[in-house]
Amino acid sequence: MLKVGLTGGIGSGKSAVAARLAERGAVVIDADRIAREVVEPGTPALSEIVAEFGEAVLTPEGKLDRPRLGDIVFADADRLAALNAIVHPRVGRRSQELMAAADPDAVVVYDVPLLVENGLVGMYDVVVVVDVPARTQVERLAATRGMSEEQARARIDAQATREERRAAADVVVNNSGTVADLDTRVAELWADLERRAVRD
Ligand SMILES: CC(C)(COP(=O)(O)OP(=O)(O)OC[C@H]1O[C@@H](n2cnc3c(N)ncnc32)[C@H](O)[C@@H]1O)[C@@H](O)C(=O)NCCC(=O)NCCS
Ligand SMILES: Nc1ncnc2c1ncn2[C@@H]1O[C@H](COP(=O)(O)OP(=O)(O)OP(=O)(O)O)[C@@H](O)[C@H]1O
Repeated sequence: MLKVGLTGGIGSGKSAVAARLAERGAVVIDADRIAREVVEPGTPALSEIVAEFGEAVLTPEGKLDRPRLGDIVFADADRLAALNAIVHPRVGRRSQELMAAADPDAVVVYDVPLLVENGLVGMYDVVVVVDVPARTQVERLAATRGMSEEQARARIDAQATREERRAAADVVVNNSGTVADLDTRVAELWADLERRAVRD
C-alpha cells in the first residue's frame, strides 16, 4: 500500500485532485466527509457540540447548522480549538479504520485539509500539496460557494500558510491554471505515484 496524504488550503482544489485520482484507481478517504458523518444527528459528537456551543448551532430539524457554527469558530481561535477537540480524534480514528480496511496493493489517498496543522506528515509515504495563491482561493470560494471575501479570509487565516504547506510537500501540484491544466498535472501525479508504489 502506498499511503498518500493530499492536502491544500480551503478551495485550493484538493477534492478536484482526489476525484481525478479516484478515476484512475486510487482509494480515496475524505476527511471532510468523515467530519460530517461523525456529527450526524444522534452521535455523541453532536451532543458534545451542543453542550459546548448551545442549541443555537442546531437547525429546526436537529442537524448541525454548519454555516452558523462556521461563522462562530472561524472568528475565534479558542472556539475553533474547542470544536477541533471534539471532532478531530473521531475523524482520526475513523480514517485509520478505513485505511486499515483498504486493499493492501492500493494507492490510498487521504484527502485532508489539516494535514500540516495536525502534525500528520510523518504518517504518509508521500505528501502531496495542492497549491494556489490566496487570491485564487478567495476568488474560487466566492464563485463556487458564494463566500464573501471576509468569510474566505477567516478560513484561510485559520489554516497553515502556503509556505508551511509547501515546506511539508514531497510533491506540489500547481492548480493556478484551468481545469484542463489540472487534468494534465494529475496525469503526471498519477504516473509519479504509480512509480513510487512499485518501488515501495
Ligand atoms: C465549522 C464547520 C461546521 C463548517 O462547515 P462547512 O460545511 O461550512 O465546511 P466544511 O466542513 O465543508 O469544510 C470546508 C473547508 O473548511 C476548512 N476547515 C474546516 N474545518 C476547519 C478547521 N477546523 N480548521 C481550519 N479549516 C477548516 C477546510 O479547508 C475544509 O475543507 C466544519 O468545517 C467543521 O465541523 N469543522 C471542524 C472539523 C474539521 O476540522 N474538519 C476538517 C477536516 S478533519
Ligand atoms: N483549476 C481550476 N479552475 C477553476 N476552478 C477550479 C479549479 N480547480 C478547482 N476548481 C473549483 O474550485 C472549487 C474548489 O475546489 P475543491 O472543492 O476541489 O477544493 P478543496 O481544496 O477540496 O476545498 P475545501 O478545502 O473547501 O474542501 C470547486 O468548485 C472546484 O470545481
